[in-house]
Amino acid sequence: MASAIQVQNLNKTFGSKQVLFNMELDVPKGAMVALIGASGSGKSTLLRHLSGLASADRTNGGTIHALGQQIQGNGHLSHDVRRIRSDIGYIFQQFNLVGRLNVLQNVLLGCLGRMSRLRGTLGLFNAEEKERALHALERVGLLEHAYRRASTLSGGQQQRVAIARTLCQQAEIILADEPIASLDPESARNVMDALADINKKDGKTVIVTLHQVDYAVKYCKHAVALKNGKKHFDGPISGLTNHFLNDLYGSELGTNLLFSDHQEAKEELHEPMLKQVERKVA
Ligand SMILES: Nc1ncnc2c1ncn2[C@@H]1O[C@H](COP(=O)(O)OP(=O)(O)OP(=O)(O)O)[C@@H](O)[C@H]1O
Repeated sequence: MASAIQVQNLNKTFGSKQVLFNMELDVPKGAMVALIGASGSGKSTLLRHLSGLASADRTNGGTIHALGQQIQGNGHLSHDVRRIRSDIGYIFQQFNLVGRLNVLQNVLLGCLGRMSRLRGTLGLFNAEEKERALHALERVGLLEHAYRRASTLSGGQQQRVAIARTLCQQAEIILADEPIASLDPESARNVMDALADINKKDGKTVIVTLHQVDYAVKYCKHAVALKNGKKHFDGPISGLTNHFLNDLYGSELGTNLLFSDHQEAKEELHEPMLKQVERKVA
Protein backbone atom coordinates (compact mmCIF):
# COMPACT_ATOMS: atom_id res chain seq x y z
CA MET A 1 0.00 0.00 0.00
CA ALA A 2 1.23 3.55 -0.71
CA SER A 3 2.85 5.41 2.15
CA ALA A 4 1.42 8.48 3.84
CA ILE A 5 4.54 9.05 5.92
CA GLN A 6 8.01 7.63 5.43
CA VAL A 7 10.80 8.33 7.88
CA GLN A 8 14.32 7.15 7.21
CA ASN A 9 17.13 7.28 9.71
CA LEU A 10 15.77 10.34 11.56
CA ASN A 11 18.08 11.68 14.26
CA LYS A 12 17.42 14.69 16.45
CA THR A 13 19.68 16.26 19.05
CA PHE A 14 18.86 19.20 21.33
CA GLY A 15 22.14 20.71 22.53
CA SER A 16 24.16 17.70 23.59
CA LYS A 17 21.16 15.47 24.17
CA GLN A 18 20.02 13.16 21.39
CA VAL A 19 16.28 12.55 21.68
CA LEU A 20 15.47 10.62 18.47
CA PHE A 21 17.73 7.81 17.26
CA ASN A 22 17.83 6.28 13.76
CA MET A 23 14.06 6.42 13.53
CA GLU A 24 12.46 4.45 10.69
CA LEU A 25 8.75 4.62 10.08
CA ASP A 26 6.40 3.79 7.26
CA VAL A 27 2.74 4.65 7.79
CA PRO A 28 0.46 3.48 4.98
CA LYS A 29 -2.23 5.75 3.61
CA GLY A 30 -5.50 5.40 5.48
CA ALA A 31 -3.99 3.97 8.68
CA MET A 32 -4.94 5.09 12.17
CA VAL A 33 -1.85 4.77 14.31
CA ALA A 34 -1.40 5.30 18.03
CA LEU A 35 1.98 6.72 18.97
CA ILE A 36 2.65 5.75 22.56
CA GLY A 37 5.50 5.78 25.04
CA ALA A 38 6.47 7.15 28.41
CA SER A 39 6.78 10.85 29.05
CA GLY A 40 9.91 12.18 27.36
CA SER A 41 10.25 9.23 24.98
CA GLY A 42 10.09 11.57 21.98
CA LYS A 43 6.48 11.32 20.72
CA SER A 44 5.85 15.06 20.31
CA THR A 45 9.30 15.64 18.88
CA LEU A 46 8.72 12.97 16.24
CA LEU A 47 5.29 14.34 15.36
CA ARG A 48 6.65 17.87 14.98
CA HIS A 49 9.29 16.57 12.58
CA LEU A 50 6.69 14.74 10.49
CA SER A 51 4.91 18.00 9.75
CA GLY A 52 8.06 20.06 9.24
CA LEU A 53 7.44 22.09 12.40
CA ALA A 54 10.91 21.00 13.51
CA SER A 55 14.00 20.08 11.58
CA ALA A 56 16.31 17.16 12.25
CA ASP A 57 20.08 17.12 12.75
CA ARG A 58 22.13 18.66 9.97
CA THR A 59 24.45 15.67 9.99
CA ASN A 60 22.93 12.24 9.61
CA GLY A 61 19.48 13.78 10.20
CA GLY A 62 17.69 11.46 7.80
CA THR A 63 14.71 12.15 5.57
CA ILE A 64 10.96 12.48 5.95
CA HIS A 65 8.49 12.13 3.11
CA ALA A 66 4.79 12.93 3.30
CA LEU A 67 2.62 11.54 0.50
CA GLY A 68 5.74 10.81 -1.50
CA GLN A 69 7.13 14.34 -1.24
CA GLN A 70 10.24 15.11 0.76
CA ILE A 71 9.37 17.41 3.64
CA GLN A 72 12.89 17.52 5.05
CA GLY A 73 16.30 15.99 4.52
CA ASN A 74 19.38 16.22 6.75
CA GLY A 75 17.84 19.03 8.78
CA HIS A 76 16.80 21.16 5.81
CA LEU A 77 13.12 21.77 5.22
CA SER A 78 12.11 21.45 1.58
CA HIS A 79 11.61 24.73 -0.28
CA ASP A 80 7.96 23.92 -0.86
CA VAL A 81 7.26 22.84 2.72
CA ARG A 82 4.27 25.22 2.91
CA ARG A 83 2.56 23.41 0.04
CA ILE A 84 3.31 19.97 1.46
CA ARG A 85 2.07 21.11 4.87
CA SER A 86 -1.29 22.01 3.38
CA ASP A 87 -1.86 18.24 3.16
CA ILE A 88 -1.05 17.78 6.85
CA GLY A 89 -3.45 18.84 9.58
CA TYR A 90 -2.00 19.29 13.06
CA ILE A 91 -4.01 19.06 16.23
CA PHE A 92 -2.49 20.30 19.46
CA GLN A 93 -3.26 19.33 23.03
CA GLN A 94 -4.32 22.89 23.78
CA PHE A 95 -6.55 23.23 20.68
CA ASN A 96 -4.79 26.32 19.26
CA LEU A 97 -7.95 28.13 18.28
CA VAL A 98 -8.17 31.90 18.06
CA GLY A 99 -10.44 32.54 21.01
CA ARG A 100 -11.78 35.91 19.88
CA LEU A 101 -12.91 34.56 16.48
CA ASN A 102 -16.11 32.65 16.13
CA VAL A 103 -16.15 28.91 15.52
CA LEU A 104 -16.78 29.17 11.76
CA GLN A 105 -13.95 31.65 11.31
CA ASN A 106 -11.61 29.30 13.14
CA VAL A 107 -12.57 26.44 10.85
CA LEU A 108 -12.07 28.64 7.81
CA LEU A 109 -8.49 29.26 8.92
CA GLY A 110 -7.87 25.73 7.68
CA CYS A 111 -8.25 27.04 4.12
CA LEU A 112 -5.35 29.50 4.41
CA GLY A 113 -2.63 27.04 3.35
CA ARG A 114 -4.22 26.62 -0.07
CA MET A 115 -5.17 30.27 -0.66
CA SER A 116 -3.10 33.00 -2.26
CA ARG A 117 -1.40 35.18 0.35
CA LEU A 118 -3.47 38.18 -0.70
CA ARG A 119 -6.82 36.42 -0.42
CA GLY A 120 -5.70 34.88 2.87
CA THR A 121 -4.48 38.15 4.34
CA LEU A 122 -7.77 39.82 3.47
CA GLY A 123 -9.75 36.85 4.78
CA LEU A 124 -11.61 36.60 1.49
CA PHE A 125 -13.14 33.16 1.80
CA ASN A 126 -15.35 32.14 -1.08
CA ALA A 127 -18.76 30.48 -0.94
CA GLU A 128 -17.33 27.00 -1.56
CA GLU A 129 -14.92 27.39 1.35
CA LYS A 130 -17.67 28.63 3.67
CA GLU A 131 -19.86 25.72 2.69
CA ARG A 132 -16.98 23.32 3.31
CA ALA A 133 -16.39 24.84 6.75
CA LEU A 134 -20.06 24.51 7.68
CA HIS A 135 -20.08 20.93 6.46
CA ALA A 136 -16.97 20.20 8.53
CA LEU A 137 -18.70 21.60 11.61
CA GLU A 138 -21.69 19.41 10.91
CA ARG A 139 -19.39 16.37 10.72
CA VAL A 140 -18.08 17.01 14.23
CA GLY A 141 -21.54 17.82 15.61
CA LEU A 142 -20.98 21.54 16.17
CA LEU A 143 -22.94 23.20 13.40
CA GLU A 144 -25.27 24.91 15.86
CA HIS A 145 -22.27 26.63 17.47
CA ALA A 146 -20.90 28.08 14.22
CA TYR A 147 -21.34 31.69 15.28
CA ARG A 148 -20.27 31.37 18.89
CA ARG A 149 -17.01 32.87 20.05
CA ALA A 150 -14.52 29.99 20.13
CA SER A 151 -13.31 30.78 23.65
CA THR A 152 -16.78 30.11 25.06
CA LEU A 153 -16.76 26.43 24.02
CA SER A 154 -15.73 23.59 26.29
CA GLY A 155 -12.31 22.00 25.81
CA GLY A 156 -13.77 18.98 24.04
CA GLN A 157 -15.82 21.18 21.71
CA GLN A 158 -12.77 23.32 20.94
CA GLN A 159 -10.81 20.20 20.05
CA ARG A 160 -13.59 19.13 17.68
CA VAL A 161 -13.41 22.59 16.07
CA ALA A 162 -9.70 21.95 15.56
CA ILE A 163 -10.60 18.67 13.86
CA ALA A 164 -13.14 20.46 11.66
CA ARG A 165 -10.38 22.89 10.72
CA THR A 166 -8.29 20.01 9.38
CA LEU A 167 -11.32 18.82 7.38
CA CYS A 168 -11.76 22.29 5.92
CA GLN A 169 -8.04 22.27 5.14
CA GLN A 170 -8.66 19.07 3.16
CA ALA A 171 -5.63 17.56 4.86
CA GLU A 172 -4.84 13.99 3.85
CA ILE A 173 -2.82 13.33 6.99
CA ILE A 174 -3.88 14.33 10.50
CA LEU A 175 -1.24 14.47 13.22
CA ALA A 176 -2.82 14.81 16.65
CA ASP A 177 -0.50 15.46 19.59
CA GLU A 178 -2.19 14.30 22.78
CA PRO A 179 -5.57 15.62 21.64
CA ILE A 180 -7.41 14.22 24.65
CA ALA A 181 -4.85 14.74 27.38
CA SER A 182 -6.73 17.59 29.02
CA LEU A 183 -10.28 16.34 28.47
CA ASP A 184 -12.83 14.54 30.62
CA PRO A 185 -13.72 10.98 29.49
CA GLU A 186 -16.86 11.90 27.57
CA SER A 187 -15.18 14.74 25.70
CA ALA A 188 -12.18 12.50 25.04
CA ARG A 189 -14.48 9.89 23.56
CA ASN A 190 -16.19 12.47 21.33
CA VAL A 191 -12.85 13.70 20.05
CA MET A 192 -11.54 10.19 19.37
CA ASP A 193 -14.87 9.28 17.70
CA ALA A 194 -14.48 12.29 15.40
CA LEU A 195 -10.93 11.28 14.45
CA ALA A 196 -11.94 7.66 13.90
CA ASP A 197 -14.91 8.75 11.77
CA ILE A 198 -12.68 10.83 9.51
CA ASN A 199 -10.22 7.95 9.24
CA LYS A 200 -12.91 5.46 8.37
CA LYS A 201 -15.20 7.46 6.11
CA ASP A 202 -12.74 9.80 4.43
CA GLY A 203 -9.73 7.49 4.41
CA LYS A 204 -7.54 10.13 6.05
CA THR A 205 -4.35 8.90 7.69
CA VAL A 206 -4.34 9.64 11.41
CA ILE A 207 -1.33 9.48 13.73
CA VAL A 208 -2.29 10.25 17.29
CA THR A 209 -0.08 10.40 20.36
CA LEU A 210 -1.83 9.06 23.41
CA HIS A 211 -0.92 8.62 27.03
CA GLN A 212 -3.90 6.39 27.70
CA VAL A 213 -3.31 2.95 26.26
CA ASP A 214 -7.00 2.11 26.62
CA TYR A 215 -7.93 4.72 24.02
CA ALA A 216 -5.16 3.47 21.75
CA VAL A 217 -6.57 -0.06 21.92
CA LYS A 218 -10.13 1.07 21.42
CA TYR A 219 -9.52 3.35 18.44
CA CYS A 220 -6.35 2.26 16.62
CA LYS A 221 -5.47 -0.95 14.82
CA HIS A 222 -1.80 -0.15 14.78
CA ALA A 223 0.64 1.15 17.38
CA VAL A 224 4.11 2.59 17.32
CA ALA A 225 5.83 2.73 20.68
CA LEU A 226 8.87 4.85 21.48
CA LYS A 227 11.28 4.23 24.30
CA ASN A 228 14.11 6.66 25.08
CA GLY A 229 13.90 8.11 21.59
CA LYS A 230 14.04 4.76 19.80
CA LYS A 231 11.31 2.83 18.08
CA HIS A 232 10.50 -0.02 20.40
CA PHE A 233 7.43 -1.48 18.71
CA ASP A 234 5.66 -1.07 15.38
CA GLY A 235 2.80 -3.46 14.78
CA PRO A 236 -0.81 -4.43 15.39
CA ILE A 237 -2.36 -3.08 18.56
CA SER A 238 -2.84 -6.64 19.83
CA GLY A 239 0.92 -6.76 20.34
CA LEU A 240 0.63 -4.43 23.32
CA THR A 241 0.85 -7.17 25.88
CA ASN A 242 0.85 -6.59 29.58
CA HIS A 243 4.48 -7.60 29.74
CA PHE A 244 5.34 -5.21 26.93
CA LEU A 245 3.50 -2.29 28.54
CA ASN A 246 5.21 -2.91 31.86
CA ASP A 247 8.52 -2.67 30.11
CA LEU A 248 7.50 0.36 28.04
CA TYR A 249 6.19 2.53 30.83
CA GLY A 250 8.36 1.41 33.72
CA SER A 251 7.72 3.82 36.58
CA GLU A 252 4.69 5.36 34.87
CA LEU A 253 3.07 1.97 35.04
CA GLY A 254 0.38 2.80 37.60
CA THR A 255 -1.10 5.62 35.57
CA ASN A 256 -0.90 4.06 32.16
CA LEU A 257 -1.44 0.35 32.27
CA LEU A 258 -4.75 -0.99 31.20
CA PHE A 259 -4.55 -4.75 31.35
CA SER A 260 -4.51 -6.16 34.85
CA ASP A 261 -5.18 -9.83 34.21
CA HIS A 262 -1.56 -10.69 33.34
CA GLN A 263 -2.64 -12.50 30.18
CA GLU A 264 -0.54 -12.10 27.14
CA ALA A 265 -2.55 -10.32 24.49
CA LYS A 266 -2.93 -12.49 21.43
CA GLU A 267 -4.69 -11.74 18.20
CA GLU A 268 -7.78 -13.69 19.32
CA LEU A 269 -7.89 -11.75 22.60
CA HIS A 270 -8.38 -8.53 20.76
CA GLU A 271 -12.18 -8.52 20.93
CA PRO A 272 -12.41 -9.33 24.66
CA MET A 273 -9.79 -6.68 25.28
CA LEU A 274 -11.90 -4.18 23.45
CA LYS A 275 -14.92 -5.06 25.55
CA GLN A 276 -12.88 -4.51 28.67
CA VAL A 277 -11.78 -1.19 27.29
CA GLU A 278 -15.33 -0.20 26.44
CA ARG A 279 -16.38 -0.87 30.01
CA LYS A 280 -13.43 1.09 31.36
CA VAL A 281 -13.88 4.03 29.06
CA ALA A 282 -17.68 4.12 29.29
N1 LIG B 1 12.86 22.34 22.39
C1 LIG B 1 13.51 21.44 23.15
N2 LIG B 1 14.72 21.72 23.67
C2 LIG B 1 15.39 20.82 24.41
N3 LIG B 1 14.93 19.58 24.70
C3 LIG B 1 13.73 19.25 24.22
C4 LIG B 1 12.95 20.15 23.43
N4 LIG B 1 11.80 19.54 23.08
C5 LIG B 1 11.84 18.30 23.64
N5 LIG B 1 12.98 18.14 24.32
C6 LIG B 1 13.41 16.93 25.02
O1 LIG B 1 13.24 15.84 24.14
C7 LIG B 1 12.80 14.68 24.85
C8 LIG B 1 11.54 14.17 24.21
O2 LIG B 1 10.48 15.11 24.46
P1 LIG B 1 9.03 14.95 23.87
O3 LIG B 1 8.23 16.12 24.30
O4 LIG B 1 9.14 14.69 22.42
O5 LIG B 1 8.56 13.64 24.60
P2 LIG B 1 7.08 13.05 24.70
O6 LIG B 1 7.21 11.58 24.55
O7 LIG B 1 6.19 13.76 23.75
O8 LIG B 1 6.72 13.42 26.20
P3 LIG B 1 5.29 13.77 26.83
O9 LIG B 1 4.49 12.52 26.73
O10 LIG B 1 5.61 14.12 28.25
O11 LIG B 1 4.74 14.91 26.05
C9 LIG B 1 12.65 15.11 26.30
O12 LIG B 1 13.81 14.76 27.00
C10 LIG B 1 12.51 16.61 26.21
O13 LIG B 1 12.99 17.21 27.40
